[in-house]
Amino acid sequence: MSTLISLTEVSKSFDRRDGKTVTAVDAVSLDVAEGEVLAVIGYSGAGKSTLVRLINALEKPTSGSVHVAGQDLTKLSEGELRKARSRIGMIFQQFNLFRSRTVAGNVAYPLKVAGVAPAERDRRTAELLDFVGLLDRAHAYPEQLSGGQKQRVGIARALATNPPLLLCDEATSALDPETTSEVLALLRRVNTELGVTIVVITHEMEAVRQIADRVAVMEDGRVVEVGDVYDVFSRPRTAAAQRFVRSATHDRPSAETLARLRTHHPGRLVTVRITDEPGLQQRIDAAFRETGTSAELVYGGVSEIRERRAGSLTYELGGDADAALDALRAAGIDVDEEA
Ligand SMILES: Nc1ncnc2c1ncn2[C@@H]1O[C@H](COP(=O)(O)OP(=O)(O)OP(=O)(O)O)[C@@H](O)[C@H]1O
Repeated sequence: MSTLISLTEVSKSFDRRDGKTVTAVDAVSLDVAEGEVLAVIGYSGAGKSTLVRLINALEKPTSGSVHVAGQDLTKLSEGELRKARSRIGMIFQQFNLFRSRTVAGNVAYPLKVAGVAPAERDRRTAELLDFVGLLDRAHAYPEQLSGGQKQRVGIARALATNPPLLLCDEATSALDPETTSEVLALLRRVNTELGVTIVVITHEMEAVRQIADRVAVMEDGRVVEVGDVYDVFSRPRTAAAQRFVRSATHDRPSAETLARLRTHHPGRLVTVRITDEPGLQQRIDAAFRETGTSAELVYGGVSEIRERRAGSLTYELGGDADAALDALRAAGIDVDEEA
């Protein structure tokens, strides 16, 4: 697969009014392959929006280079940049629809700007509205639509000129969970049926779980972890990734959870990582049985990530806990003792 976006050692600093300099994006190198869905996750202020604005050339990097579809955006003239930007679709948390235009008018707008003739504009608008399931609302105004419908119009508008890339900045953050799932399912179709590469900026791990192939975790302007969604969810390496994973799947218990568990479970606690290796449960059970250990399940859970299982189970051990830990490790089980 070829690379659609390539960020090389990209930094972006802002001079604030108080004279201090903020490094919003700090030496980020990241590639996005054609046809993939990449989620960029991080807490508020991590630099996600700035990263997106660098990709669509709304910001110029302080240093480093940004290539999109083979073009070095830092080397383009203003005219060329405008053209490059028109090849990138964008949707937003607040939808940013034109309130005075109908649904069809919103979708047709970028076609009008691109000089598409009226008949072709109408045909394409109808095709897009059909794709997002809103053909029957073509003549409604944005204020007559629900949040999920507004975002579907936003998606149709963003795709009007057939861009190979769609950037989504917190596109589902203003929606309830059910509507979020519907919009994410639509974005998945945009990827699989239309072949559009998607970069999703979000602080919601659930969104990542539902849509992304790969995830990049940002903290203080840096990408601290990047990998396949399943790998990051089943084995987060950095503290930042662990905090996010915990919000969507079961990871090792947090310090607060442990303190609570301790009040009822004074024995030694161990956490076993659950992956989709076949026969995992049998090996865990055998290790406990062979060492005569009693193992009480006190915390944990298993989730489905991209049709594979991931999670963790915490047991309170009775009997020879050291022998049980040795037997688990000898059986190739990833296990940690909780302090
Ligand atoms: N134009 C600007 N001028 C000054 N500082 C800025 C500017 N844009 C962003 N920053 C600062 O850069 C840092 C990263 O901001 P950014 O908006 O990229 O983060 P974010 O992860 O998208 O957060 P949020 O989810 O809150 O938007 C923040 O400290 C922010 O205050």
